[in-house]
Amino acid sequence: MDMRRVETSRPVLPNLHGHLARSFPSSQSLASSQNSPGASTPNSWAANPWARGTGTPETSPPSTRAHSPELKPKATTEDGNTSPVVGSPDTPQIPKAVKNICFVGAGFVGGPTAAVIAYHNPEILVNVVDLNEQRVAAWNSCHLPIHENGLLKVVRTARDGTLGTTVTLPDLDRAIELDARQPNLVFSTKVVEAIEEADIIFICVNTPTKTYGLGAGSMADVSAIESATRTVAKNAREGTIIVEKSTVPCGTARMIQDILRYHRPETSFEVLSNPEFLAEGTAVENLMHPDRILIGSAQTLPGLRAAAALKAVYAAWVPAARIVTVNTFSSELAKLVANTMLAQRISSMNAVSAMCEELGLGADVDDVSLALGKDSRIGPKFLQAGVGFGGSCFEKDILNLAYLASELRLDAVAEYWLGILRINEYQRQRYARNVVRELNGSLRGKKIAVLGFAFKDGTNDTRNSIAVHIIKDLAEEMPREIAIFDPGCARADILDEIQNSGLTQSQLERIKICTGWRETAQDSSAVCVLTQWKHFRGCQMGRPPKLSGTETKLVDLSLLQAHQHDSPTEMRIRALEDLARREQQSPIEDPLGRLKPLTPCPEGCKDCTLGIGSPEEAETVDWVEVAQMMQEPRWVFDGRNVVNTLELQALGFRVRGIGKGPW
Ligand SMILES: NC(=O)c1ccc[n+]([C@@H]2O[C@H](COP(=O)([O-])OP(=O)(O)OC[C@H]3O[C@@H](n4cnc5c(N)ncnc54)[C@H](O)[C@@H]3O)[C@@H](O)[C@H]2O)c1
Ligand SMILES: O=c1ccn([C@@H]2O[C@H](COP(=O)(O)OP(=O)(O)O[C@H]3O[C@H](CO)[C@@H](O)[C@H](O)[C@H]3O)[C@@H](O)[C@H]2O)c(=O)[nH]1
Repeated sequence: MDMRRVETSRPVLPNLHGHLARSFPSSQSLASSQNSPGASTPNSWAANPWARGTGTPETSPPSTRAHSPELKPKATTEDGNTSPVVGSPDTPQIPKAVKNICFVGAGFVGGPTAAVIAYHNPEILVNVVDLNEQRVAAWNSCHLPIHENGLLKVVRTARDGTLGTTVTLPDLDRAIELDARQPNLVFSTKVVEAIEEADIIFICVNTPTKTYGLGAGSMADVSAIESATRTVAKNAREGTIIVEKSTVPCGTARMIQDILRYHRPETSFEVLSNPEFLAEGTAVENLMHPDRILIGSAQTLPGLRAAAALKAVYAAWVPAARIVTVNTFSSELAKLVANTMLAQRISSMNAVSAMCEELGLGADVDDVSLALGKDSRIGPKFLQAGVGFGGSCFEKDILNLAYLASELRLDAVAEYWLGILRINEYQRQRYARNVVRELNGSLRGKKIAVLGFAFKDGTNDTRNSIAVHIIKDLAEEMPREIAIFDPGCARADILDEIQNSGLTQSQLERIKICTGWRETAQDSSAVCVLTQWKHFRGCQMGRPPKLSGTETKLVDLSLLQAHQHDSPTEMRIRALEDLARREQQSPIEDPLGRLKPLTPCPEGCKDCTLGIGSPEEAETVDWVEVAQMMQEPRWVFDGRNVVNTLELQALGFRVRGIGKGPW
């Protein structure tokens, strides 16, 4: 991101979002109505029913279906719109029977979310469609396009169906028959067909920051949402529920409604907001055990019915208390604010890390985090200082929120949010500067080893990785070589990010992507650890790090009542699997033997020959060996505080962590 642009060009552009402007007075109209009571000050926004959430968007036109309920009498709101009276005791909330779901967009969110919904709802057919043929082909193969712990098993169970089996375990009083499961998850490029058949359509397309034109560098590009919505509008059945799963600017549900109305003025659709909170690297775990499912709907009878129908889909595995229903725009806004506040915690700790380093008194940012995290009001998560936050979400969503604040002429609010990004950029630049400074102010003739390229551990996602920014800064110093290794990322993805980072040809020629840590560290003057992979902690550090999957899981005994049910749910089957693993003392993925064999890859499969294995199989760094292969004085710049400084110092390394004393 170009921070100068963020700092200098205040992106106050009235009426940028037509859908927003329709519901709010535009920034200009606000300014011009300074004298009209209750309309000019920020307080007047609080008085606006739209902003309060009571005047949620106009409902779809009443359905023409014979069985559709009558709308309740409407109240007139401040902006002249009519809104149904909500909260009446006879509000019908009968969920519509959902038999067919379509996901538009088979990306990091669409693919895993669809898979988990299909997994827990075997009676619902889930079609996942995407325009990208390669991606769809990967979802249909054994080389999924996304590496997430446990994802392949979930996909195989739903996509391929399972074998029937009889479970006999010593802890069970009798054998349990598990029926064969029919496939109910289909990945394809048949966008129109899948939309035509769906009761619920999740829109999961990308919403990056605009890179050109109006609002470039700060506004969200919703063109993929528009395009997907147009296809939905032209092809969906009447009554289909449209769900915004993508992270969107506040007000996008209204834009979707407008597009639907334009193409299908006589047809009724409800638009729900259902933002996704999964984090990459833990996507399956987050989807299986979400902190909350947020559903935003119009506070009207059809809106509430649509929300109830969606709730019923999640209720297959999520406890009701975790499903939160609010109005559409609160939901859209909450997603942006959640990411902004998570990032704010990281920037706060990164700011503290700079202070620890400059203080020179030995204050350690990890100690500070520990102390803060014990305060139950603060909590321990997202307090890990490092080289900054990366990834496709935080930066984009903070920009999105700040942009909205600027549009609303809330400059102080926008500045407040943008400060989080300034610290993030400052932190990564500070790191690169310190590496150069410690290497006597010049990288000429030196080799720099970079361990970690993914934006975080546990994922193969390289989008907006912090590593690419730091590598760019280091490359400007014209080192002999920058060697990069990441145990989870494909070479092509790393190369792609680097080639798009704006390096000159001469700088690009100095970059080498390696397949292991030995080749990376050989003859290097410094090792930069940029992703918190456990492999980089090293095998010297006491016990080798546990590989996930081998942990002895606590078996949920309440779920083990599976045998009392005629057709155990997947949650109960998972509890049986945990029990079987415990009894077999093995982390085997399919202890009950339910999975069907995978279809073998075609001869010469590119992914097989590339040998992309699971990161779990990658070798742990042996720092003793690294010490022998590096140039003196063997610098380790630990950007994620993952190595054991004292042990590495004992091996002869000079180690600098984040927020750990003077540089
Ligand atoms: N990545 C995450 O961890 C995460 C988490 C929560 C929310 N989100 C949000 O979810 C949304 C999707 O993110 P992602 O990471 O899955 O993006 P992605 O780029 O991985 O996937 C988006 C997919 O949509 C497809 N697509 C675009 N237009 C289409 C169309 N008209 N018809 C069919 N397919 C189309 C693309 O080909 C692509 O495969 C974004 O708004 C993002 O902010 C992402
Ligand atoms: O204490 C911490 C925690 C994270 N990070 C970094 O922050 C970035 C983002 O990490 P994380 O939030 O775990 O991953 P994401 O997949 O980006 O998930 C975020 O963005 C998603 C997309 O909107 C949301 O759904 C998730 O709830 C939200 O956590 C990564 O570079 C991490 O290394 C830190 O530096 N310190």
